[in-house]
Amino acid sequence: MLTARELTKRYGGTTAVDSLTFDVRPGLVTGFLGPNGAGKSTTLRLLLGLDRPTSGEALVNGRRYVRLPQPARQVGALLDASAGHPGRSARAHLLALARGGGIPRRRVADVLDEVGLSDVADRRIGGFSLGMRQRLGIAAALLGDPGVLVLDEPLNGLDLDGVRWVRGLVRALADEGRTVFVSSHLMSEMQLVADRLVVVGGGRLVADAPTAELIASWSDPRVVVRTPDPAPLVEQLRRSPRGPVTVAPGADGALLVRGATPEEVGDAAHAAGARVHALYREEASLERVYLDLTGAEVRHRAAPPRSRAAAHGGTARKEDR
Ligand SMILES: Nc1ncnc2c1ncn2[C@@H]1O[C@H](COP(=O)(O)OP(=O)(O)OP(=O)(O)O)[C@@H](O)[C@H]1O
Repeated sequence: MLTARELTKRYGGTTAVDSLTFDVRPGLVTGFLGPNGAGKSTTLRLLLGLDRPTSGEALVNGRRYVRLPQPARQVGALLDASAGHPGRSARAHLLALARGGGIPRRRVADVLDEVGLSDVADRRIGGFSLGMRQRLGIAAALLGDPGVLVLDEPLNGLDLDGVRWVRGLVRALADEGRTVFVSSHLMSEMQLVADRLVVVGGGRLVADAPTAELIASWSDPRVVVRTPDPAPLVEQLRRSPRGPVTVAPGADGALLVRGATPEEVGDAAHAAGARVHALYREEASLERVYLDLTGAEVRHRAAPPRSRAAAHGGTARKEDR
């Protein structure tokens, strides 16, 4: 179990984590989502005792990390896949960690096997690909056979096989009754693997709910329609007797219609004499919910492509338009 209670961390004038309260429960995969700079890494560092909160509490199994007896056996973490001396072999790296954490040596062979690195265990880490380093980092997290796992972006650098492997691994760990807290930027992956989601933006809690519930409650179904005759269709839709229908411009000239079914949009197009080149209901996705939830909270928003080009004194490139 992981617990944040009114957790706050300030660095000078920056509030990285702002009064966060949430629980991460055993037996579930909990995803930790937020845009760049939202405070995810800081929160994980506070939970793992790598930094001290300005105020509030960060607890593992009800205690501050520094107060945990045999912490390596209670919580395992993947924070930085580049950790580990490049001149050391994977096996030597894990043996050193086992020695430092009071963990039996035999666990090293077990975890090397579990992450699929047994064949390269005696090679230097310096020659490892990013994906192999991620696997080694996960092996290190599993070394103490802990009941709590904190994995910061475990999918980074993994190929499709690796992604599927992590998916299966986190599921299995949660099914064994462990607490699994996984941060990722890959919404589609989180949608597949996380039972619950904790979403942060600007250091604050934005949502804490079961994944399916979050997607259902925040999804505002819309119909996408492509037509070379938008004006008569929009006019017809606005006259809908069923209630308010709103139409907004979407990507590539499509129209996004809220408040009408695809059938109703099709009928309106027919009545208006507008040609239809595409018509479908947009599926609810975590990515859309996430953008809606955190849209106002993005700290490092990139300028839209056109204004970025203008800011650099250039004209927008064709692909920017
Ligand atoms: N040691 C530090 N000193 C000063 N500011 C910091 C420090 N660590 C983090 N911050 C600031 O706190 C805020 C939150 O950063 P944090 O790294 O926790 O976000 P994040 O959600 O993990 O982002 P990312 O997804 O980019 O890793 C940012 O504005 C960051 O610049």
